[in-house]
Amino acid sequence: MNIIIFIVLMTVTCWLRLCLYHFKFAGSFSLSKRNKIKKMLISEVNALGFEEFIKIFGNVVEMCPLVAAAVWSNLPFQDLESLQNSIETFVDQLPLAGKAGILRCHPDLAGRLAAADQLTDESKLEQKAAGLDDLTPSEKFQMDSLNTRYKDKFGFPFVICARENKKDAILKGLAQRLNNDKDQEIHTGVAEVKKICWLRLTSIVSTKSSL
Ligand SMILES: NC(=O)N[C@H]1NC(=O)NC1=O
Repeated sequence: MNIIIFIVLMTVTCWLRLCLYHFKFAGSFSLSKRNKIKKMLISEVNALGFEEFIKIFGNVVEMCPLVAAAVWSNLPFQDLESLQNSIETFVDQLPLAGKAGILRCHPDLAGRLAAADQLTDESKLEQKAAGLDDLTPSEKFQMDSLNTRYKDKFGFPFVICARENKKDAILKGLAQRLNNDKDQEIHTGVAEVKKICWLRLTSIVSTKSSL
């Protein structure tokens, strides 16, 4: 009897130890993996050649590498804010048709590209962060019909910074912004593009570094 109790106790202890080992090291492994993606310093950004710069920053404005190509000529930057300002100045100087073009380069939220797993890595992460990969059938229907009405009215897709919103806020914003006029929507959409851009930049470059 004692032996049975001993065996049961040993089994439970071993099992508990295995669990603890797993949680301790699995946790630190994923953390160290995350830490390995070290953010760049602004001095490293400033040392980039044109092609490398485009490879790294070509999608900070979704599918618009031209924006990165334009601001590369403003190197060196004092800090990350200066790089963002340079991008914003370039975008602000575009005519309305250019701004609408930038909006047009954005994928629909929870749209066809998402369903076909053809989003850019950045957009995929952002849409997932907002819970857009997990819509109920009724939310999906609402999103599809509002997106279609929006595009029919304005001629470009609805753009919002998904990382700053959850799916309910996005659906609400989409319904509200349908009431705006086209110029207002270009203005609001571009303001959202700048927020998306800033978050993408901060995931690449350390905000603490300055020259
Ligand atoms: N349509 C739209 O807003 N798309 C974008 N928003 C965002 O945060 N990432 C995107 O790709």
